[in-house]
Amino acid sequence: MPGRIEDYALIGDLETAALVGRDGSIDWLCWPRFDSDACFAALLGDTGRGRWLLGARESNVKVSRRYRDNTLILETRLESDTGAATIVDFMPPRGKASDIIRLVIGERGEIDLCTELVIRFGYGAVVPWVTRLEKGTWQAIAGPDMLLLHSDVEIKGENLRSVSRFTVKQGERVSFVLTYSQSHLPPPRKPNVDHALADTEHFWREWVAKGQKVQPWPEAAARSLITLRALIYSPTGGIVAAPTTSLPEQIGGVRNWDYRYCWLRDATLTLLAFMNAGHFEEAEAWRQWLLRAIAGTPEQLHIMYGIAGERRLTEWEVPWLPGYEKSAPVRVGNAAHAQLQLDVFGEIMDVLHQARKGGIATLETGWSLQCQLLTRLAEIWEQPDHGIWEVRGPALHFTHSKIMAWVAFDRAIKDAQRYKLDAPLDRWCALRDRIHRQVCERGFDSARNCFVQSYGSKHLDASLLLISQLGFLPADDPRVLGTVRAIEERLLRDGFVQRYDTEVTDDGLPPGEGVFLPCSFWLADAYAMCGRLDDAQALFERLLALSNDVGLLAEEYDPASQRMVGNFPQAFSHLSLVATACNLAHAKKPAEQRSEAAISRR
Ligand SMILES: OC[C@H]1O[C@H](O[C@H]2O[C@H](CO)[C@@H](O)[C@H](O)[C@H]2O)[C@H](O)[C@@H](O)[C@@H]1O
Repeated sequence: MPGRIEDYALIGDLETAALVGRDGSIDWLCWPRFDSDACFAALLGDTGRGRWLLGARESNVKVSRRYRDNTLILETRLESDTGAATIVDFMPPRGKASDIIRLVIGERGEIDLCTELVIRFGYGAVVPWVTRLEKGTWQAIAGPDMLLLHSDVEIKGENLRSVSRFTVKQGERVSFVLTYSQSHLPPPRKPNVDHALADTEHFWREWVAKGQKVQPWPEAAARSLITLRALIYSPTGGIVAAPTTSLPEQIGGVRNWDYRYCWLRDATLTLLAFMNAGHFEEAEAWRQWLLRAIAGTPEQLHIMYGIAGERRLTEWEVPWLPGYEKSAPVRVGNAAHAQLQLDVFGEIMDVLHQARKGGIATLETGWSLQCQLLTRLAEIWEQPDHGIWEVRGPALHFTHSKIMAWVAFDRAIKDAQRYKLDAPLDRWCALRDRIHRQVCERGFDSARNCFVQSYGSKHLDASLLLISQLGFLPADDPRVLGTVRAIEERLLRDGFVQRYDTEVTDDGLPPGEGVFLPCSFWLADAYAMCGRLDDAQALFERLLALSNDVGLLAEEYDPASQRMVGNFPQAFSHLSLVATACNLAHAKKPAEQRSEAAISRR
């Protein structure tokens, strides 16, 4: 049985990542890439679907965890009546090989431990052929994949699992190294554990030191930035929305999606989060990724891509995996990739606008592609779409989508004017005004004094919290204030924000999901923008308190069961945390950057 979602911590090597439970079991790992088949899939089934346990043999052991300061090196401390030990788990940033290193350090007395390695390639389906190469080295092969285990303790095979029971005494160190390689290549050499640990620590500390501290929440912001950095696939600069698939948005439900891909939507916030924290290399890598991914004819623009820009992300269900706490189906691929979501045009224009403003792009870079995208948008912006939430119900005229169409023209007009770029400015300005008028007429309910989810609808949608942040209307406009009030009245659950009411919005799925953490950060931003700084700070701190013991957030939270739900850790949540922290810190204020309006303060 897997742990609660919040029981997991993340380790990664900048090309993939693993989830380590409080009990010391690595229950999720796709190797060698984020989007490869999982070889540990116990998270979505049981231990027989692949995992690597390294933990205490006794049950009355006190467990505490932390990351080594400013690193992605996890330390799990075990304390029993007889002794104490720390397990240090990490993946060195990818060089030639990809390794998971687990080092046990005996600290006091002695403590009984065990390890159980169950390798199941192909999302838990394929049992490998395991052979002993030499003392302490085991090789597991199936098809194209090979794993090598180097162990300081004697391992034996038991029921298709590699197991060991051992005792660690004060001052002793026991290490395990698991390495991935393609099976046709000679087995890679075992890394030196101490050197790898020192290099990994140095890598992360140096990376963090390059950025700026986000006061007054430097630890929470740094942990979010490290997590975001760990979700970037280094060879291409693409960032996955999360390293997991199918962690449910409702326990036992069907809202289970594969997030191991790159969404254009998340682009603006990614770029802003890194730029605001002083990490320009990642922002530049992301911008380059974006331009490569979307290159081609604008008719073929996708809303999401694979980590190297792949377009075929066909969704299928994994029948042999029962799902996290029986939340089926488990999905691989994501059918949302084929949807029309008009907002991505606005996200692209905004991200390139911010990149120019931030000085990480030459003025002309990508401009002709942008012009072609706007020509396409001018043709289709009046079509219904599936919106920011990628609903699987009928396409609608989502108000947020139309606002983002306005953003697309607005940012391009500003760039053309500011940098003297060639553009049909009269046509774009007329269209920008027309979209604005249409949204204010058809997306606004004057009887209730609020914007609504889609044209003519009575429903609300948390994406409307972005109206002033996007610069569409000022934060003190009565229509914006009315919308914030209406969302407070109708979309709050225990003080956190739902994306929309799944009972009334036809999103093609049975109702029920957690509160959506990025939207809750947006409410804090909206409070800050309209001068309610105390409310903003209080909400932000309540959100921070939802983070698990090592500072990680899922996409959603279920206030009733007080559990995290949805994929984990989720980039959107961590991006939003950094953005709101910057807003509240009165630093560079991403909300202000996007809207180009001052955050008013009382
Ligand atoms: O719940 C419906 C949709 O949920 C997923 O999309 C969500 O995650 C994306 C990545 O962070 C985000 O960009 C999007 O706005 C969210 O709604 C899922 O990937 C979709 O397939 C699904 O329809």
